[in-house]
Amino acid sequence: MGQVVAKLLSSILWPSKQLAILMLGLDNAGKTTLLYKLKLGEKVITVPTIGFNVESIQYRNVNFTVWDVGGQDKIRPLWKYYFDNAQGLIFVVDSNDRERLLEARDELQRLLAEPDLRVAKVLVFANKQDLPYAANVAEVTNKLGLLAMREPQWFVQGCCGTTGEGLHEGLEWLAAALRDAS
Ligand SMILES: Nc1nc2c(ncn2[C@@H]2O[C@H](COP(=O)(O)OP(=O)(O)OP(=O)(O)O)[C@@H](O)[C@H]2O)c(=O)[nH]1
Ligand SMILES: [Mg+2]
Repeated sequence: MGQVVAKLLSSILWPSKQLAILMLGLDNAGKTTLLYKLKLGEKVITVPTIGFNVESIQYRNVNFTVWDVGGQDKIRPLWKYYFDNAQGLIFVVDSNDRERLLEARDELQRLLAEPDLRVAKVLVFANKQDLPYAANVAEVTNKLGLLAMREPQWFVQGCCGTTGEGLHEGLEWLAAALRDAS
């Protein structure tokens, strides 16, 4: 009973903030894995996304609506149809796929130059940190060309989509950064 009252009071005093988040990145980066690990707390078996998945994820008093759009090169031209209303961008990188870090950089830089994508904050998930040859956060930051970038504000979080490690830290940053921006 006490818990129910506390929950009710907290939802009245601190209503959930709604944030629309677009999640992009190259194919095989781990976007869908991350989305369902956050949503269900489970590792799901994924197939390459043709189109998109969308889920609402409650984290503390923030409700994230996360759009996960397929990243295969042939369908990347469709990303632009998801730009509208996105407040934040999550860009997922397969840190173990060193050969494609430059391709990831080009896609990210292209996205950030898009006038229709008006995201205030960018969270980069340096995913697959469990793999032995994964580039670490410093290396991913450097390879993506972020050090020279001032706007929008960015943050790179190392993570593992299959265990969930690092995911909440990333959301924490995004929620705080977007709260400060509004
Ligand atoms: N070892 C390891 N594998 C991961 C991790 N995250 C995702 N994977 C695997 O990477 C593969 C691709 O994951 P997806 O989530 O389907 O990738 P995606 O970014 O959604 O790919 P598209 O839908 O094609 O854009 C799957 O086999 C996942 O199990 C991770 O942190 N570590
Ligand atoms: Mg996918």
